[in-house]
Amino acid sequence: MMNIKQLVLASHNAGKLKELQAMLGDSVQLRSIGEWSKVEPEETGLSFVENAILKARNATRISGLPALADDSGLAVDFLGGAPGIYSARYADGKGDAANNAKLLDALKDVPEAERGAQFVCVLALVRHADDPLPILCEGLWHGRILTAASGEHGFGYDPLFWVPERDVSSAELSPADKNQISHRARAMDLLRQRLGLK
Ligand SMILES: O=c1nc[nH]c2c1ncn2[C@H]1C[C@H](O)[C@@H](COP(=O)(O)OP(=O)(O)OP(=O)(O)O)O1
Ligand SMILES: [Mg+2]
Repeated sequence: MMNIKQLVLASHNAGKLKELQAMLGDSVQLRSIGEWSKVEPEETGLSFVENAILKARNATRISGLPALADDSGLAVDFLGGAPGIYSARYADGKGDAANNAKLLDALKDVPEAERGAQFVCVLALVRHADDPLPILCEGLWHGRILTAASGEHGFGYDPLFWVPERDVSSAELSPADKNQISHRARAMDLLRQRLGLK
């Protein structure tokens, strides 16, 4: 089993860093790739897995540390799984507020029963840039897209994602609560098992 004390997180998203560090606890220190470089690699893959591996390889190459990447997004049933791997770029890089506005518009007049969606998270861990056997863990979180934003916590699409098991939006969950049940929590649970951390 790998004994990992420090990992570089191949992400420029502060929300992910906070959530993943909280899930890992004190045993593993996560350092953002932003400490080494502000340049984000182009996410040219066609799947969450490909993009996660691509980001992890880039980060380990730059930092010399083993790297963890998170590629995640929102797959909306009515939109055939879009925005999916393009979730961060849905409104052409204009940010979370523009992404959320575009999604609400795309689902205008769509009835509640047809507003199902899943958050997807793929975590990839590579030990060095040419690692031939990345560790891959996936988590899904089923919910529904609300008709208006609600809640202040979290990031990204959280204000639009209704969580059936709690009857609130994911931005209305406390950070600790979200970290128990989210797509990212499920993927991290599997990763901790794989690393022998639990
Ligand atoms: O728990 C979440 N709650 C709300 N929204 C979320 C969540 N998890 C992913 N998302 C959204 C944000 C972004 O629109 C896309 C991820 O895109 P993704 O490329 O993986 O991340 P990113 O560009 O923000 O940072 P980076 O690539 O540097 O890790 O899905
Ligand atoms: Mg990204």
